[in-house]
Amino acid sequence: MSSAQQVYHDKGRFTRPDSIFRNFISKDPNSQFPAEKGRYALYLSPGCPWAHRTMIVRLLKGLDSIIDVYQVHFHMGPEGWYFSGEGGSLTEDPLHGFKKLKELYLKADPNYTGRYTVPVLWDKKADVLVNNESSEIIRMLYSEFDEFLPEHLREENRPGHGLYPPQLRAEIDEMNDWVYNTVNNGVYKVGFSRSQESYDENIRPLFASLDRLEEHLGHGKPFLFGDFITEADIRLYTTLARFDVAYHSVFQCNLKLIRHDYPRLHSWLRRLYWDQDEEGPLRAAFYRTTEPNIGRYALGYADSKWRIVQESQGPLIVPAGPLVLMEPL
Ligand SMILES: N[C@@H](CCC(=O)N[C@@H](CS)C(=O)NCC(=O)O)C(=O)O
Repeated sequence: MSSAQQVYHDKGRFTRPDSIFRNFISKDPNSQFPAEKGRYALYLSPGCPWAHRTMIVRLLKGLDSIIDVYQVHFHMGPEGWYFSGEGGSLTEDPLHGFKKLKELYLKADPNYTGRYTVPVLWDKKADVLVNNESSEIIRMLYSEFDEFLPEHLREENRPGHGLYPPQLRAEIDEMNDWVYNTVNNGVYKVGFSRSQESYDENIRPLFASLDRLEEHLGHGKPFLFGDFITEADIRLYTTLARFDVAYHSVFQCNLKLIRHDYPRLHSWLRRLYWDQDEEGPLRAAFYRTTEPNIGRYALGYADSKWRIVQESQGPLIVPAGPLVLMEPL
């Protein structure tokens, strides 16, 4: 964490500042950031749930050979994200030789004073930072690169009309809003609390929203909005995949477990995770981006909680359980 103080406001409540770089890649060849094969790269850590969204969409859409991925070390160091050469991380930034993500942000804007977050979407040709907000990056990935993809992977040809179908947009946006505030970011508000008051205030809305999602899946369909996957599934997935293995223990989000208390969410989660059919509609995107990393989630969160809440004081203890990381279907 660049500065722990930066993310706290009164009475120990954690706040997530808005992302700063908000440009868009466009399929319009005359735009400032036109979609092009091989032009853009994602800097990310697979431990980060926001970055994980972009990893899933990249594979789900078949953009593996169109968008590069530059992986940093799984968890942050004293100066934030860095390249370590370990556990899948590159040894350095392949474009500039940087060792720290901070250097990339300062290259993009020498006056930048915000947080050095992943994911980062970088334009290799113009050598600039395009966008560092995952919710916007995933939309660019699934909507602007279709001309480089085979027919069946294009949004208009996907069954259900894509990850953000026009007829469902209002409902998806509405769900994204409360899921972001109380679930995706809700777990952080609980886990990064620096006061009992902040913890108490945030834990119940988190579980109220999980209860609401469980009810929502009472429609009996495989995905949140019916028979076909949408971006709402992807956005919820990266939080729920970390829930029992990290948020429950490390972030003390412990009123309930997904595996014991939410049968519909649990089967929804396992169906996404265990789909290993690379030729199928999910292209095994969830499995391929989660399975290699799920055993490290608790470590990543224990480490960041130790840095941010405990300001690197005292011992760092990583909880061991649960024995089974993701139960079989
Ligand atoms: N709103 C951003 C949030 C990204 C974010 O906060 N990423 C965390 C890792 S999970 C990070 O890089 N934190 C670094 C820091 O705060 O110094 C997004 O969705 O892309």
